[in-house]
Amino acid sequence: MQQKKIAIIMGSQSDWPVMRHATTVLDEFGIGYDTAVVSAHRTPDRLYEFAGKAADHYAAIIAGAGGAAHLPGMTAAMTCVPVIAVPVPSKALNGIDSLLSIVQMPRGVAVCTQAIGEPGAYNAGLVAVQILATSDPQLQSRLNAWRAQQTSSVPDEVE
Ligand SMILES: Nc1c(C(=O)O)ncn1[C@@H]1O[C@H](COP(=O)(O)O)[C@@H](O)[C@H]1O
Repeated sequence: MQQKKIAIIMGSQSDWPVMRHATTVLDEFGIGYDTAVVSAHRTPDRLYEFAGKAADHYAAIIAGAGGAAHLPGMTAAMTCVPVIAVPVPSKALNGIDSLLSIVQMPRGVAVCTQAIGEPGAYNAGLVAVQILATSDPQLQSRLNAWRAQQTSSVPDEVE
């Protein structure tokens, strides 16, 4: 069976400079992904269509949005594919609004929320690889090697 891909969706094209960091680890591990602008607010029909078919194509959905960031939660409400959320920094409140509007989900609808901005987008890609690795022993051993390399690259002395 062909491995499912990862979806990277975002509320606006303006989120891409942050959200592109989600592709770093995916590219490193050769994981396929699709990107799309999908907004719960501006394109609700597009979200409805995307979420309805998501389980056929994707192992995880990385969803980034800023401000009143309802996209990740609404996506999670409409599909059982795991949603990894990235709070995109906003102009007015630096992404605190994005974070708070994503993270406080009601019990029963889960979103896996990452840190605000680039580090969160990067880690969202990493979580997606970890999800795929649970059912792919080869990917899991590559991931373990990657983590060992990261560990060994941390100096134990301050220069
Ligand atoms: N939070 C949402 C949603 C949503 O949650 O559906 N749709 C767009 N947006 C956000 O609005 C911000 C400003 O968008 P524009 O730059 O297009 O005005 C973006 O960060 C986007 O994620």
